Amino acid sequence: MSLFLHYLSMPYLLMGIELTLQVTALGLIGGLLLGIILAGMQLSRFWLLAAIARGYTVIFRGTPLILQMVFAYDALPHIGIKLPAVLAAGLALACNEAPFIAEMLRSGVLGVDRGQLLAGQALGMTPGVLMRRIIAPQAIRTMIPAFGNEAVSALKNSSLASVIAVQELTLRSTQLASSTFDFFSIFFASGLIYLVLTGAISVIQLALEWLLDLDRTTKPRGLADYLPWRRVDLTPKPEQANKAAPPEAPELKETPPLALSIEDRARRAATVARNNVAVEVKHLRKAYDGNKVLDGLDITVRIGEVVALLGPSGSGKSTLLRCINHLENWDAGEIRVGGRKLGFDEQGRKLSPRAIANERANVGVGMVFQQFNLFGHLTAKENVAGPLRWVHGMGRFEAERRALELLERVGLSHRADALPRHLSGGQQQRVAIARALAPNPSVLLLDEPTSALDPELVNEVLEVIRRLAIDDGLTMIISTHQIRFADEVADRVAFLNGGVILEQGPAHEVLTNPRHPLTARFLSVMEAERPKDAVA
Ligand SMILES: Nc1ncnc2c1ncn2[C@@H]1O[C@H](COP(=O)(O)OP(=O)(O)OP(=O)(O)O)[C@@H](O)[C@H]1O
Repeated sequence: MSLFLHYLSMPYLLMGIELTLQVTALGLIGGLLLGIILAGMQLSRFWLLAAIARGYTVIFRGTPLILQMVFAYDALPHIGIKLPAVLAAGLALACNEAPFIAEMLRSGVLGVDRGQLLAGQALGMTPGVLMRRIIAPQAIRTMIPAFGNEAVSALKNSSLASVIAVQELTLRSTQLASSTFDFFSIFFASGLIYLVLTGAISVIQLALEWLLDLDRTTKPRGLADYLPWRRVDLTPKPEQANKAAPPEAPELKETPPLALSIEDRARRAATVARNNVAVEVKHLRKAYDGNKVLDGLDITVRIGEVVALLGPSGSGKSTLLRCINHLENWDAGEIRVGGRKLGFDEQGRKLSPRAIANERANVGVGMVFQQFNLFGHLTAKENVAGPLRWVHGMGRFEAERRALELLERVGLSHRADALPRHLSGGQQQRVAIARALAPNPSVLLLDEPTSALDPELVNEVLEVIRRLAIDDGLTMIISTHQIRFADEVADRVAFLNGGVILEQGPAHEVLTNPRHPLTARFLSVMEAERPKDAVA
């Protein structure tokens, strides 16, 4: 025992720790930098870059680290690169770690919900802002456990540096044992030192996980709660949550139904007819792998007009909305929003993704998605305020004030600090509407805003949209299957089938007296499927 303690505190062994840590740090930092480059190449649109990265991965993942260390130390001098042993070992470890770290980064990036990226693009975020504000924060959280594992494995792999005579812990232990023949005490002491080092990495990993845990309550907890075998559920318990939450505010003020009378409708129609054109779509064609989805579609929407797009599943409603916001490319035809060709310059050349993002923000086309697509790592308030700061350059205070104002308008100011996953579907969709309204869009596109909701949550969302249409006079294009809602709110209904508009006209007229047989058939099927007690 006394010998063991003697070796444990022996300066000769302790100095070996320093070299072990140096090689590990070089390997991890170099591996991270190289891994970022490799992951970027693998995710690149240029196949040559992706192929080079793949080739690198095959070589460095498929050969033993010990050979790579010998190569870095003994072969590089033949091409004039003579590295000190520690640097050669660090370089080899970095090159070996890079493909593993690149895979972690790639899966972290690809793991971020694609819907959130679409929402970010629709809000006018450039690829850089999307990466910094939406992708990286979520990817990093999911990568921490894997990175912890990688750090432990790099620390253990650093012992292979002994093969090129780096005087790290393992080599010093071996040398000491060969001269004293006290193998047991020396290797036991050296094993314990390795355990302490890997334990320190695990503690750092847990601390980072704790710091970045979105569900962490602000109340400090005992350290024991964060030990691996004692991980506790950090989400507030129902009784805590009830205590913490302010009293449930009435979500939407009770108001009389907002449906318009026949006279109101006629007045609205006359006003809208005098307004300028907000959105103009001419002869739009779009196919996916030869499958025609939009087949020469034309539609014009005036400022203040609400158009409901109806049609069977697959008729092209969502595709049309995505094209209007240039989230989707099209094959032929023209789209103008506020007179501007979104996504093209004066000469008709396609703009870069960054320039398209800036144009989207300037032209002001808001979009609400079927699946809400809220940013999962941000609270309701941050979901609304964040894009105002990052895209429109608004100050933090001003952006938060605007976010609270909009959340109040959709009846959710009391849930401003809740994460999306702690909100019901209807509440999430109302936050998504507030987020889309925040930059004062000139046009709001809503892609089946209630399809993903349970029937009892549909009305709270429809009520918000109804107010935007009737009270605020917002220009809206809504793809929906809610026939009664379309009748109450839309000025015009357009019925799509096979990528063209088969019939369009004043909402009430088309819905009560359709002229095209397919429209009539669609409406009667929808009517038959509607639950008897449904409001819309
Ligand atoms: N990214 C895609 N790749 C290939 N095909 C696609 C893609 N997006 C849509 N489609 C196809 O295009 C057609 C139109 O889809 P779209 O989502 O626009 O229809 P929709 O009228 O909105 O339908 P729904 O009411 O079910 O949402 C469908 O046949 C669909 O399978």
